[in-house]
Order: sequence, then C-alpha cells, then structure tokens
Amino acid sequence: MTALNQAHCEACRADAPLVSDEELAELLKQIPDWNIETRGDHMELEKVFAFKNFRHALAFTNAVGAAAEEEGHHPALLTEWGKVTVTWWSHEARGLHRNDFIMAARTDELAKTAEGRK
Ligand SMILES: C[C@H](O)[C@H](O)[C@H]1CNC2=NC(N)=NC(=O)C2=N1
Repeated sequence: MTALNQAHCEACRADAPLVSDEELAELLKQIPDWNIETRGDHMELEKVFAFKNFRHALAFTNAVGAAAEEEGHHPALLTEWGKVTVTWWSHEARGLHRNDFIMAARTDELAKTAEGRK
C-alpha cells in the first residue's frame, strides 16, 4: 500500500467504503496530532496549525486549497489571525474515507514547508 503522503485520492462516491475501526487505528498512527471529531452521524479529522500572523495563515490556506483542487477532495478551512483549522471528511460517503487520511498527510507535508509556522 502506498504511503499516505505519496497516495492520490479516488473519486468521491456515495457508496465508497468508509474506513473500518481497525483501519482507523492504523491510519491515525500515520497522521500524528490529528483529532477525530464526531459531528452528527459521522467522524471528521481535524488539526489546528499555528502561524505568526494572518498573512502566513492565508498562504497556507491557499496551499491546502490548491492541493484539494488537484485531488478533487476538499476540506473545511477556518482561517484566523495566527491559525488555520483544517477539517477533512468525505461528504458524499458521509464519514471518513482513505481519501481523508491521504489529504491529512498531504496537509502535514505542506505545513512542513509553510512560511511563518509557530
Ligand atoms: C463533484 C465533486 O467531485 C464531488 O462533489 C467531490 C468534491 N469534493 C469533495 N470533498 C470531500 N471532502 N467530500 C466529497 O464528497 C467531495 N466530493
């Protein structure tokens, strides 16, 4: 199986398989410091990235957005002065799919080179 940060998303489908409990435990080990948030009937992956100011936060937001467009899989992004909250979940499948872990790993890769991290 391809490492998460080298993998690419598959097309989002309503009948796409959500990760099993066992897969969830394994996948979470590969994306340290991401939190599982249960919202309504589904789980989401969420992590807050800290920056020195709004300009750097916005630049990171745009980098994550560009990766999402590339992969056709999109996050919720809350951009504030000094921080960006990134949330991944699969809307059509209504839960956590391997795509979400791929994009969380990709988000971490982008954060490594992002300017102005705190
Ligand atoms: C038509 C389009 O590809 C789909 O609506 C995609 C867009 N991006 C998406 N992103 C996420 N996170 N979940 C989806 O189900 C999803 N579906």
